[in-house]
Amino acid sequence: MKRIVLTCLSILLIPVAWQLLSWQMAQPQLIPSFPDLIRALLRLVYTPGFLVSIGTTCLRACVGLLLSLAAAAITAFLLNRSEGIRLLFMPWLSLLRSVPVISFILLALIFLNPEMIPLLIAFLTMYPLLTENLLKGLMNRRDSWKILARQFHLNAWNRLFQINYPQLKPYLFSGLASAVGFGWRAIIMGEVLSQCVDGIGKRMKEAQVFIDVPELIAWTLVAIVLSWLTDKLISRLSDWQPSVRYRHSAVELQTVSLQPNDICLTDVSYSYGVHHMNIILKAGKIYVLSAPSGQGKTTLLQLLNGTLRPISGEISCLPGQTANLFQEPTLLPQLTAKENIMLGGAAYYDRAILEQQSLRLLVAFQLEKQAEMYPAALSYGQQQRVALARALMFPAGLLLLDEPFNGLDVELRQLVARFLVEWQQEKQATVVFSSHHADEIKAMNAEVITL
Ligand SMILES: Nc1ncnc2c1ncn2[C@@H]1O[C@H](COP(=O)(O)OP(=O)(O)OP(=O)(O)O)[C@@H](O)[C@H]1O
Repeated sequence: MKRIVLTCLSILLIPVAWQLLSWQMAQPQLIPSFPDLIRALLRLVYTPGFLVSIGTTCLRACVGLLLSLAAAAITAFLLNRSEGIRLLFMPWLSLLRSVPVISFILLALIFLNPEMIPLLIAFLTMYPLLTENLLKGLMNRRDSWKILARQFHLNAWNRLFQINYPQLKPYLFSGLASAVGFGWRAIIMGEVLSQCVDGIGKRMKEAQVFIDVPELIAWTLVAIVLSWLTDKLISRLSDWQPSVRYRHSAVELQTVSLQPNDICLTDVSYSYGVHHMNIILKAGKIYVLSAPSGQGKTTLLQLLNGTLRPISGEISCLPGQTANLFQEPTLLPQLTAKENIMLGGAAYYDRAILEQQSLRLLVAFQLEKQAEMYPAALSYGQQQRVALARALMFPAGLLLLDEPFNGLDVELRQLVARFLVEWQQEKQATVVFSSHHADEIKAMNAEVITL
């Protein structure tokens, strides 16, 4: 409330200050009174061609924005792929951003058709800003989200709109807001100087030539309102988040190899964590990796789920797909707890099955009240249980759980352990989990693998 009052007060002060200035200067031709300004604005609105002039400038802005956004997206993608190209191109981008807009306009006036100038200026102003922001967004994407998308076999739509878009969004919209702000002013400047056929800038120039100050200010007001509306539109667009796409009908799971086999690790080594390891994991049994911190439990689980490949030795009969609980919950912040769980099976089941299964897991893990809450509002232990439920949604014969009882109290640990045993017996899956606690190992009746 206080914010609205102060904003209104600040806006109201502008006409008051203008009116005081007008009285003080006493030159109505140069500094018209506020009522004269309003009259000029109304006259302008009813002038034939008013909307055409606005439409022309807006069209130039839209085309300029779309072209620079497309070019920026392609450039950022290429720069993100290759460090060599990035090092070569970055100085050019910095140069482009540092050149004053007026230099572009003056040069373009020599070489180009006046109609092209505002568009070119819009492009040159917006392109570097958008490219830099998109590149930052692409480079700051989290590897853990990429692994999550791969492990849960997310389709192209979900990868784009649940994994990549939410990470790029802050950079994209911050780039768009500044690019549109600068671009809008640059287009009008380009229209003023290039004397193109129509546009807000062209009308401003005419008003200036005839020393029609009220009309010049009225056009300026129009430009300000349009810029404000664009800001609002961008802020509305930034709230948009597409929902998860599930399958229309569930996949025939018989076609997916879910039957676990005995998995055999022979002299397996990785560059860190795992050295000359020999283990046999019998199908349909529960194993716990027990070792002090830093002894390679996570590394071994990553070798089993295919995130890492051994540098020597062999892992035979690894199943095509594994269900995974990562050491950190890695929930997607734009999805509720229930949607995060459903995402685990989105590649294989339709919405009805996912709803039903997720409900069972929410109840089993005492998360019913948190179903519609977003991860930011969940405690670590609740996030961990949501992540575990998400892993269980994925159809696989091998379940790999990295510290599934992290952040849970004794009672919850017992509850989760009991449910995992029940689940394992129902699915006849092989389970490998890492743990530091004897009570969980006992509750799961797991065979201990000491690293
Ligand atoms: N990306 C990496 N690069 C180099 N060394 C690594 C990397 N990740 C882990 N290590 C090293 O590998 C060893 C095993 O790490 P790992 O995370 O597998 O242990 P852990 O048993 O799961 O530990 P914790 O119980 O603390 O999770 C550690 O000494 C660690 O420093």
